Amino acid sequence: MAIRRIIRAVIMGPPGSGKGTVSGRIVKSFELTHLSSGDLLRSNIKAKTELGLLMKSCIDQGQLVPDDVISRLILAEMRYMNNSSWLLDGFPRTVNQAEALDNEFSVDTVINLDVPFQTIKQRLTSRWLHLASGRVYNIDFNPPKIAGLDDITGEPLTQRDDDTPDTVNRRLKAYENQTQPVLEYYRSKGVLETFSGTETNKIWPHIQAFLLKKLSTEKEKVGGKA
Ligand SMILES: Nc1nc2c(ncn2[C@@H]2O[C@H](COP(=O)(O)OP(=O)(O)O)[C@@H](O)[C@H]2O)c(=O)[nH]1
Ligand SMILES: Nc1ncnc2c1ncn2[C@@H]1O[C@H](COP(=O)(O)OP(=O)(O)O)[C@@H](O)[C@H]1O
Repeated sequence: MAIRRIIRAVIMGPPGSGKGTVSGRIVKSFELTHLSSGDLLRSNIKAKTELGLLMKSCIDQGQLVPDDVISRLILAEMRYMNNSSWLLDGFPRTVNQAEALDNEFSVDTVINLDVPFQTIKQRLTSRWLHLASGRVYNIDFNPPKIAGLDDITGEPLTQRDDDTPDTVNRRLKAYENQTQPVLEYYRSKGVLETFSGTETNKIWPHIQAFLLKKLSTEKEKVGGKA
């Protein structure tokens, strides 16, 4: 079996904290596979799969989808990423999901973006998305080169149905009640690394330095629990 330096990471933070933005930068700087639960759910909705149609109303109301549905979906995708480095974005979001992940894969590090709720609310109403790739833009922060179009493909950008002020408030409540306990779960395992701030450009160099150090000290792994 090939010996490789691998890292299994999770990125956490409230909706709009910059998980997708930072994930894009991590993927550019480090060789790992990005898996976003939100992107996966939205691609199911776009493709009108049975699962997508069932989950749409839940997502549009700012609620979390059921644990067993999302855990099955993500873990099925992860089984294709055998023995490679990965970055999970948006999963796990409950302690139940974290335990389901733990049953199959071990997590080396959890990057927690600690961004104040007030900062987030302002960002989300000006978020624009390229659905097919998950590339994310913001009218104020990182606008597309041509308004309304993706920089790479030139395809139209869309706004998310759940980025309205009321739904954002419901998502922040769900985060407080259901996702914050996951931070405790990972803190007690000694893998939680928190980065606080209000600007991604200021937080990013710290995350980059942390991952560089992590990758240089991470022991080479062979086989074992995936
Ligand atoms: N104003 C501002 N917007 C940001 C910053 N970082 C990310 N954004 C934008 O905020 C929105 C939410 O970021 P995103 O990465 O999608 O967050 P996620 O919901 O945690 O995945 C997007 O429109 C980003 O382009 C920042 O430092 N300042
Ligand atoms: N792990 C998960 N558990 C339950 N619901 C999820 C999960 N991941 C995504 N969702 C659903 O998809 C929505 C959008 O997720 P995501 O794109 O990750 O949001 P954000 O980027 O704003 O944090 C969530 O509000 C929730 O309804």
